[in-house]
Amino acid sequence: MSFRLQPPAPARPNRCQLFGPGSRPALFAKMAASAADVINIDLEDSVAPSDKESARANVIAAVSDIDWGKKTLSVRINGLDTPWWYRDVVDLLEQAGDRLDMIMIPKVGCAEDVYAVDALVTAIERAKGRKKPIAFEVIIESAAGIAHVEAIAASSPRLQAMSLGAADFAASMGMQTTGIGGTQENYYMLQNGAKHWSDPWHWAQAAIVAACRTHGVLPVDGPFGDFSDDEGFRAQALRSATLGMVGKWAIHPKQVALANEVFTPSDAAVTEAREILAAMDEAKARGEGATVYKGRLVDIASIKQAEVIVRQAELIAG
Ligand SMILES: CC(=O)SCCNC(=O)CCNC(=O)[C@H](O)C(C)(C)COP(=O)(O)OP(=O)(O)OC[C@H]1O[C@@H](n2cnc3c(N)ncnc32)[C@H](O)[C@@H]1OP(=O)(O)O
Ligand SMILES: O=CC(=O)O
Ligand SMILES: [Mg+2]
Repeated sequence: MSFRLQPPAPARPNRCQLFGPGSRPALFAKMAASAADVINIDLEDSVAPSDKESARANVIAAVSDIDWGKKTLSVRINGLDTPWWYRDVVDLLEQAGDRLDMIMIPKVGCAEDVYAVDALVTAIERAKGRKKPIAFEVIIESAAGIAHVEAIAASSPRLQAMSLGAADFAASMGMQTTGIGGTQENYYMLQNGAKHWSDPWHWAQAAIVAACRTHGVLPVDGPFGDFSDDEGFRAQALRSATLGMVGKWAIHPKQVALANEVFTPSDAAVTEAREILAAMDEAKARGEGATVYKGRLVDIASIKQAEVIVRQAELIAG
């Protein structure tokens, strides 16, 4: 470990981020009543250009009018390459109530993109005397975003979470697919005539997790487009959780329970983690740094591994 200790990520549950278009206000109460930890109301790609202004007005009203409970409430603004983003920020910060927790910045390509939004948000917060600082989350969904991912993760103290956006990422990278996440038919290894499918999202996810963990940001897996494929969603989410991501988007309400299930450590995993901690306590009392648990080595690194699982379970239990 470097002498610079790894900063902790924000201590809040982020197992599922449920999305809904800002142009469909009838969905807002249903989103609020869902079991998602984070709500993302969208002003960006699920809203038609002709609806941008009315969607923004819907969202500003909904921030105060809907009871969002204990959920983290986030609004996805339009990208910095559009004419809409500055007005999204100004109107949200000037007109939406203090219940708004986060702004999601899409298609971030460099740290300066976040700097620009930070400068605008900071000025408005000061001018308006907003008491609660707005947090940021970003989407890595372009070649530039993944190339500059570490600088983006370090870009602002407001930054709490970073998601992989598989749809725009695939387009930007020129990937030959129209699928949003999941298994890609043509991405396989061949061994003795048998196909073994590989994971084309893996390297980008690993880069995001490393950048996030270096800078104390929550790494999140983005959308899985085929919401009729529960097993496909579960498989993708299990891979993400195994790599260190803390949650996944839901683009349909039926995906919320699946994400919560995968990103909540199972009772068996928590029991095993606690047993490893107990075994290491006993080893320490004997003056040993390593011992045997269920026939396998556990040592001081195992304490840190077990603590990841116990901490996550405790966070979710509240
Ligand atoms: C690549 C990206 O950028 S992903 C992020 C941006 N995309 C989005 O935000 C899209 C979010 N999802 C949606 O807009 C919708 O879920 C769609 C278009 C995919 C499907 O919408 P529908 O055809 O209405 O879905 P469906 O008929 O299956 O809905 C079933 C029920 O869930 C409700 N519902 C649908 N979507 C949502 C949602 N996002 N949140 C809460 N409830 C929802 C419906 O109102 C319906 O409720 P009811 O049973 O009370 O009538
Ligand atoms: O915004 C999300 C994506 O997948 O693109
Ligand atoms: Mg996108």
